[in-house]
Order: sequence, then structure tokens, then C-alpha cells
Amino acid sequence: MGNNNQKKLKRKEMLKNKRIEEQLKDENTIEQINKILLCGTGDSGKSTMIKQMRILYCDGFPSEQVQLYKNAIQKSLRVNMKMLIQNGKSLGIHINDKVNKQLSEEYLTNFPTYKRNGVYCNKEVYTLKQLWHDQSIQTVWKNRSEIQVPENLDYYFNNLEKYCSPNFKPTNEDIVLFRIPTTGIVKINFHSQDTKWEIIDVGGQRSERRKWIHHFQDVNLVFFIIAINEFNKKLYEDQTINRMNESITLCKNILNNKYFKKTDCSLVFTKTDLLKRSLQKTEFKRYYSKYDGENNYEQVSEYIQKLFIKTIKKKNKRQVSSHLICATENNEVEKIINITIRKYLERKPISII
Ligand SMILES: Nc1nc2c(ncn2[C@@H]2O[C@H](COP(=O)(O)OP(=O)(O)OP(=O)(O)O)[C@@H](O)[C@H]2O)c(=O)[nH]1
Ligand SMILES: [Mg+2]
Repeated sequence: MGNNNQKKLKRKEMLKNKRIEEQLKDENTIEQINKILLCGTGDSGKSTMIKQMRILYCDGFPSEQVQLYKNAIQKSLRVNMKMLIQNGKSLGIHINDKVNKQLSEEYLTNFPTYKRNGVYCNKEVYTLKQLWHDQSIQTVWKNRSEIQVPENLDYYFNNLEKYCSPNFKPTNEDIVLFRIPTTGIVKINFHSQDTKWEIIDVGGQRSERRKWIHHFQDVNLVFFIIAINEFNKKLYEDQTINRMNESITLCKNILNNKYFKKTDCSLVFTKTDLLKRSLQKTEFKRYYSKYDGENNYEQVSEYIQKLFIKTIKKKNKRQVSSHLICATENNEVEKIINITIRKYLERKPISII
């Protein structure tokens, strides 16, 4: 009888301990947030990935951000038309059409006075449309790798009336395709495969990079983002440097940093759509003379991936993967995030929330 009571007491005690252990485990795992750090040079597509994450996991963009993008998109039409006209002159591409030439001169002198409340008058919309369709301006646009203009400018100029309208409200696509260079740090939290994650976006321009170090600790996955089409472009911060070479050097420095010795890393090559377009008119070999393959997407993209992969040391201590994506396509970003997290969790089983 006494023995039985003792056994019951022992079992009760064991159950109690087990409950406490489970509770403690729960408390620890609730706190467990895995970190993904996005890094890479300016304009490589880091924030584009973050925007896609917002759409996928956070119900899209808050109204203040939508308003911010509306103002920035509208302003960029003026600023970039001015850039196209002026850069055309420095590239030796002058507007031949007499009427358009006159319009362009007028626009350069008058455009500051157009800025009334950010609203476009009919005359300005007409001028922008006329100039965008001008043959010489189109030639400048075709030579855009020589100058610093935003990648997806044609998307906005081809639908000018919409973007110049005071009632225009940016869609998710309008926001994803538009670039506002990041200054500072942006973080987003999300759940994936029963685990909690935080993804961190940093500014990629040279002046921003010194801030990165503060986020190197406790990173579970590093995504190094590379715009695969930038083999023929010059760096915004220093026009004597080739953008892809800058990216290779940065990749080498960051991914071989002592903090990431054992951290899994993914090389994410964005802008595959733009590389395909660019190879139709540009010889890759002109920029990378050692390349002896065909001038097609498959071979060039493989070669570029190898240029980056070979800079990464001690691959045996961590997993290194490489992905080709068009970051403006939501499903492509979702796919690589899911694959990378799954592989990480398979290798490093962690407590489930
Ligand atoms: N067509 C196309 N455009 C892309 C792709 N990825 C990014 N972009 C565009 O490239 C531009 C720059 O992208 P961001 O994501 O702002 O670049 P970033 O790396 O955050 O730049 P910083 O903030 O300066 O470091 C944006 O206009 C994007 O829409 C892509 O795969 N295809
Ligand atoms: Mg950014």
C-alpha cells in the first residue's frame, strides 16, 4: 500500500517536472528568432526582396509608404527626363528633331517652375511624352549602361498619364519596380516553416556599408545579392569602377569575414530578365576578356556565378548556394526564401515554436 503511494507520488513529481521542462522549452523557443542578413552593393535588389517579403508576409505596404512612393515616382519623371537630355549631350547624342529640341531646351530651363505642389500640368505631361518618344532620347535610353539612370524607367514613362495624375495611387508593382536607395536599416519579421525569422536590409552604397558590422552577430543566413546584369555598368559612387568588379570584391570581403565562418550563405543573382535583354545587344566578352563561351544567358550566367563562388573560402564548414532570380517576380523570391530556410532547418534542426 505504502509502496503504491510512493510510486504515485513519484509519477506525479515526474509529470510535474516534465511540464516545467516543456514550459521552459516553450519560453525559450518563443524567443528564438532566426536572422537573415541581406547584403550587396547599391542597386543590387536587396530592398526589392524586402518589398516582396512585405507583400508575401505582411499585407503589403502601409499608407505612409504608398504616399512616399507616389511622391518619389512622380518626382523621378522630371528628374530623369532631365538626366536623359543632359547625359545625351555628354554622350554626343543630340536631339535632331527641331520641335523636340526646342521642347527639351524649354524643359531644362523651365522645369523647376513646373514643381507646383508636385502636380503635373497638361503641358508638362505632353512635353515628357513627346521627349520620351523622341528617337534621340530613345538612343540615350538604349545606351543607359553608360549613364546613371534607374533600371525600370521605361515602365513609368510608357504609362506617363497614369503616373502624372494627381489621383495616382501606386500599386504593389509600381512600388517594387521603383528604387529608393536605402539609408539605415530596415527589418521585417515573418514566420516560415514553423520558425520565426527576421530579415534585415541594409544600404549597399559605399557610404552605408560601415553600418553593416552592427548586424553581423548571430546571423543564421547571409544572402549576398548581386545584380547579374551589371557587368557593363559603372559604379554610381565612383565612375571609374566596374559595378560587377565592386560586387566581387565586396562578396569576397563580406562572406570571408570572421563572423560568417560557419554561416550558411546564399548568393542571389537578381535581374536575370535584364541580363537576357542586355545580351541581345552587348558582348559579354568585351568586359570580361577571359570569357570564351557563347554570348547567351545560360553560359554567361554560369560564368558570372563561378566568378563569385570562387571567392568564398572554406566551403566545407558551411553551405553555399547560388540562385538566379528576377526579384521583381514575387514567386521567385518566395521560392528561394523557402528553399534556403528548408535547407537550413534540415541541416540545423532547431526547436519548433
Ligand atoms: N527588372 C528588374 N528590376 C529589378 C530586379 N531586382 C531589382 N530590380 C530593380 O532594381 C532597382 C534597385 O533595387 P533595390 O532593391 O532598391 O536595390 P538595393 O540593393 O536595395 O539598393 P540600395 O538600397 O542602394 O543598397 C529597383 O528599381 C528594382 O525594381 C530584377 O530582378 N529585375
Ligand atoms: Mg535598398
